[in-house]
Amino acid sequence: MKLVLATNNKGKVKELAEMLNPLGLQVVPIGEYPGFQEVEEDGETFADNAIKKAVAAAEFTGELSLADDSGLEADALNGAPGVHSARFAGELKDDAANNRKLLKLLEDVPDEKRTGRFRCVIAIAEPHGRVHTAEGACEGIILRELKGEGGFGYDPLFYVPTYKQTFAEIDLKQKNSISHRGKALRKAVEILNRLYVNREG
Ligand SMILES: O=P(O)(O)OP(=O)(O)OP(=O)(O)OC[C@H]1O[C@@H](n2cnc3c(O)ncnc32)[C@H](O)[C@@H]1O
Ligand SMILES: [Mg+2]
Repeated sequence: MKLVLATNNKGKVKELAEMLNPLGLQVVPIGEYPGFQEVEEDGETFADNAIKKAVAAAEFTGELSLADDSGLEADALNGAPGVHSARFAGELKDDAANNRKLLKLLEDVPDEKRTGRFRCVIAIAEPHGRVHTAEGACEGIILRELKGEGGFGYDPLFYVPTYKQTFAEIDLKQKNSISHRGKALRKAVEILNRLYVNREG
């Protein structure tokens, strides 16, 4: 059975594939379907956007489709960038510019107030229209400078106290074991397993 990953973010594809490949599904990124128009992410919540992306991909491909909508919430910024994380510094979705903007806005915020979390909602859309969602969050601290070379997006600024490292310093497997995406995805895998059982039974 095919599972289309409705995301154009290569960092997400890597993390999702690492956890989904062992399921024995044929995991195919939406990039392999020419002509798919990216949907406008105008939802008020991560769930709204994740559902919109998964449903659009399932309608376009006719296959079971999985989308991820995620972002970083800084407590000192009342939860910003939140659902606007990808385009925080402009339409170009520039990770470096987003990180610079975040650092600038948090410039005068003392260490103890630099708390925040990554959130992720995964939506799974079945071709005939049923949609399932799963969510996850991961608490951390937003640093004053970039640290680490791995990961993507805001990872070099996101410090996890229990690991004493940023998301850009830990490897992909470790990140999946504690991240917002890993947590949401483990719940999503349970949903996928249930769908399988229903199909085969
Ligand atoms: O919509 P798709 O095509 O999936 O790709 P995207 O990059 O636009 O993804 P989102 O709309 O969900 O925006 C999420 C943004 O939040 C950030 N983000 C989400 N998860 C992250 C993670 O694990 N590490 C670092 N940054 C992350 C990253 O900058 C993303 O661009
Ligand atoms: Mg997006």
